[in-house]
Amino acid sequence: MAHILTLNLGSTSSKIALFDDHTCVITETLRHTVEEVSGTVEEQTAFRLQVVNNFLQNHHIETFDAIAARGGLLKPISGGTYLINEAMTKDLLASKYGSHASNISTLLGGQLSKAYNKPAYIVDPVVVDEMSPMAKMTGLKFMERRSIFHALNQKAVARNYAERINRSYEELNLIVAHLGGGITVGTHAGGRVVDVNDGLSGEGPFSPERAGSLPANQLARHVIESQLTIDDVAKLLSKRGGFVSHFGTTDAIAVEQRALQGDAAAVLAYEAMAYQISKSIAAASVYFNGSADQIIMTGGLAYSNRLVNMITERVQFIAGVTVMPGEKEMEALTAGVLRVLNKEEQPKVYA
Ligand SMILES: Nc1ncnc2c1ncn2[C@@H]1O[C@H](COP(=O)(O)OP(=O)(O)O)[C@@H](O)[C@H]1O
Ligand SMILES: CCCC(=O)OP(=O)(O)O
Repeated sequence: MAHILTLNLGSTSSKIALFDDHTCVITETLRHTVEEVSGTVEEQTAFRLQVVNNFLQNHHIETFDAIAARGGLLKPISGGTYLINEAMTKDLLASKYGSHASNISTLLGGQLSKAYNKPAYIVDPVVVDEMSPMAKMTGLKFMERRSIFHALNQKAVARNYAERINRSYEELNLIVAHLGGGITVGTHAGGRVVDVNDGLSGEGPFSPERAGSLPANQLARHVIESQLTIDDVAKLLSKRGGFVSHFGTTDAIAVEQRALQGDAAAVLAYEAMAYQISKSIAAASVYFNGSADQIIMTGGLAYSNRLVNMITERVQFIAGVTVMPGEKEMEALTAGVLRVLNKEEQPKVYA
């Protein structure tokens, strides 16, 4: 039996678990405030390392066989399990392809691999790229859309749904909406995510902390007038948008609570987010000429019946709706590493 330490550091939370093969024996989810997750790469790595060390100490875990870590912003690559190596670490330390909590996951996986002398892997990182050329094209010759999304969870829940109905993922046409700190809506055509909004760069619905699609001209004017740097813009779009901009929190439960108490701003923001998610789902259906085999909603926000019902009302004309709240990321990370440890799959190499 293999003991796997599984690390999934998200934008609003840290999820850490110990698995015995596919069985999760210990798990913890820590929710973080905006301040806690706002530091530099070094500050974030130190903060999240402390969180992982506390987990190991509290549960008297002295060793394990391998580490499964969420994969960060690397160059666009195919799905699969990759050994964390120096080339990855170098790109992530330099934030070469952008900055996101998943970068810290991979970096910490690498650090712990050295400290414990055990291999560390990432599985289906956020940069898995299966986008169709048609979806990548923009109206500017020098600009292409990027595939940056919750690849791990979207694929895991899509496969899980296919299993439930005794079909194969590869024969289904699905729309998967991951509703978390960031929101991405993927078009899964025959087992490939042929279109999806870039979860970090001002595309798609706004979310607890993402700005979502913005009027480009107004954004450009704001950037110039406020003399923002590239890093400022990335932060504005990916860390300071959505509920953070409107209410100063990434906590959708708190915003929903305000809405339930009759706070008009919170009612409107919740409605607007549901409307934008619904529009993205409807837009995704166009790839399948307006239909799909199923719409799946997943992620932390999918625990909210209020939000899910608001979206379902608007999109159920397209296809049936299945809600799989939370995420299957921990299981999917572990399964990817077990496939390598059990020699069912060769680990891929990031060069
Ligand atoms: N029961 C719930 N009802 C509404 N929102 C929820 C619920 N549980 C978690 N959330 C919200 O989901 C978001 C986090 O989603 P999650 O998928 O865990 O995020 P991350 O992107 O950090 O992995 C937060 O805004 C959190 O408040
Ligand atoms: C980088 C795209 C995936 C994403 O947005 O993840 P979080 O919701 O965990 O921030």
